[in-house]
Amino acid sequence: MYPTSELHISTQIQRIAALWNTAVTEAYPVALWRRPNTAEKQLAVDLSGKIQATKIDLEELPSGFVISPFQGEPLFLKADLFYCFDSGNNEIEDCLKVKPLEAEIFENKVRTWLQNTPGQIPDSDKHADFSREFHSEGTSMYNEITFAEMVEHGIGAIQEGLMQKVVLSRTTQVVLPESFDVVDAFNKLCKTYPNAFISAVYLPMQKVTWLCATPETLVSLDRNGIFRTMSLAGTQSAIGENGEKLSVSEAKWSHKDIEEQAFVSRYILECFKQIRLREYVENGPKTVLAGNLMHLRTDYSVDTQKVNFSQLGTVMLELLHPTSAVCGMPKENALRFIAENELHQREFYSGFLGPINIHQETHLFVNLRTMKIEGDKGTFFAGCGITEESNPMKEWHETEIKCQTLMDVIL
Ligand SMILES: C=C(O[C@H]1C=CC=C(C(=O)O)[C@@H]1O)C(=O)O
Repeated sequence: MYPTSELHISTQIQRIAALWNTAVTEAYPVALWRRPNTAEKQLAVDLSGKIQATKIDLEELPSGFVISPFQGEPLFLKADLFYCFDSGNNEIEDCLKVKPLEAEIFENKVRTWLQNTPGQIPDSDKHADFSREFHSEGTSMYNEITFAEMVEHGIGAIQEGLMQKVVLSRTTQVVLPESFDVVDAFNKLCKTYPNAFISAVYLPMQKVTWLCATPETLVSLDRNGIFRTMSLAGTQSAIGENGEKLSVSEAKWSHKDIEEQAFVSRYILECFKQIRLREYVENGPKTVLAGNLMHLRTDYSVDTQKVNFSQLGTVMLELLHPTSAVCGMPKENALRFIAENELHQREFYSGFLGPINIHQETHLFVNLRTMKIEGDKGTFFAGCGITEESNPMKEWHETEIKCQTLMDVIL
């Protein structure tokens, strides 16, 4: 038996699970997310059953959620139904339902789902001891050797002058435990990583879910018209040799890390230059914590009202993606190198995703620390920035700890 307050939380969590699972069962696209350093969980359902390929025009699009592949057209999930939950997982009542009649029909299905589902236990108590077991079971088309060879090839291309930086990635696959549950995993990630963007998106056409806990904002535009982006790169573990949590002041950045992040900053400044934007605020680089890792980050902001540029978000999104935090410099050569050398398709990894025009705000993030769920298969994606000074085995290790950001919490 659980104390009353835990039962209450459990019931509220079940409400989110009921909404999510009803949408999935009915083959509706659904997105569930929680923004960095906020408590509110939000959920949107597209009742058309289809998720449209759309050019992103932030001025034109209705409320919804976008998920874009690394290469190719973004998909837009229209928020026909939209739900919000506060820090105690209580539903906030005044949320928009674009289609009230259909909402009622959907609610009936949610009630049926709840009636047919046996009571759940609070999420934190579930599958407590899976983590170690599943690390060793990861399978991949890459191993240390093949990944290190790809990195060496990248370093060679940099030395020949083809590029200055390229971001190379890999996948690793696990068989998920039978008890694996997306909403439960989402809730655990929310608890563990308060300063990350956590999301789960179900795409019924492909029957896949993408789950992420990303530290990187691509474009955000708040209701006061403040545009924000960031340059994030350089990685080190936030766990010390004896397993202790390190503080940001203990970070020691190498010349390679500093240069790697500077490439991303330079790329963002080039984008501002292309549109002749000079009135931006730059803050950093500083060390930031991202779960089990630390990165170097520089923040950029622009007051779009002051510079009289209301389309800045749309224009910058077009220019920024893919930044050199996930692609490289120069962009075209890095893109070609990635296409010719990576053994997997990146799909939505290193693309972008997030809410658009919800409560008059847009918050798009780079899809990192991410996992694709397809049936009982979970595929983790992770990459690392390669420069002339890269050490192939260190880069392999970096992708390992990036995959653990999700694995350690949800498996
Ligand atoms: C490409 C990834 O991370 C990027 C963001 C932060 C640090 C990075 C790095 O140190 O290589 C990457 O540029 C990833 O997590 O898969």
